[in-house]
Amino acid sequence: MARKFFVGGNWKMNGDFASVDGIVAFLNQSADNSNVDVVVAPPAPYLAYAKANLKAGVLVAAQNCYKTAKGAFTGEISPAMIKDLGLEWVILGHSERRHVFGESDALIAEKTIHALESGIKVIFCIGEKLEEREAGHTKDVNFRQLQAIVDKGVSWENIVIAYEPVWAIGTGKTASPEQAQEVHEWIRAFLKEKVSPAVADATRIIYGGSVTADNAAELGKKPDIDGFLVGGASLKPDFVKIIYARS
Ligand SMILES: O=C(COP(=O)(O)O)NO
Repeated sequence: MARKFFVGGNWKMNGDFASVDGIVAFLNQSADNSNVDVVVAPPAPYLAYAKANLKAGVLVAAQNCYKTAKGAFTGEISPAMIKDLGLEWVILGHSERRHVFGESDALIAEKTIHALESGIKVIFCIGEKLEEREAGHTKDVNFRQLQAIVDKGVSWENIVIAYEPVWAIGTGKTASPEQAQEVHEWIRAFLKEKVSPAVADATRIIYGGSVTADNAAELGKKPDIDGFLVGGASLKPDFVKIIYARS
């Protein structure tokens, strides 16, 4: 089946009202493209402002959330709050949440279940570290991270999987189209075996890790690369070229 292209912009912990205005301006000036789902993820303080100022064709996601609706969890935000803002997406399991903030596969799975049950769609991030790849564990690591939500029996129609090799994030060392396609193929085969052929065929698997306007087109030509999750390059006007990479 044809999977609709998906381009996410993960702003990470960057920005202020002036820079948000600049990003909103180049996104609002870009031509609408009904062939691509575009979802940008500002830092939490700017979620409402970004949503209020972006055109309808650009959706807004939170970069993280906790696993319950409310309670004594200082510093956290909940899927209920994301929904209260009128948003419908959240990024979960980003490698920075895993390796900087120590989030476990189990916690990320609990967060994913709770977000989906709260009516929030999930960009579910996986990816191996350089030493894991060099040790030949790329498949094991990504499958282990995915298994955590397979075990929870999640409904897949509101999940986009983002394969983001940690060694490519923020390094300028983008995975080659062949390297990325190989892992995306493994992920789709994993879904076919562990879930169903229909879910494997329908689930979008997007690539993240030093995607730029210069490499997006070649990556986007690969059959199992259904889009991108873009960090640094999503803060600049060239992000629009990445949105149009497959057009
Ligand atoms: O973390 C990333 C990728 O970041 P970069 O594009 O800056 O490598 N996306 O969530």
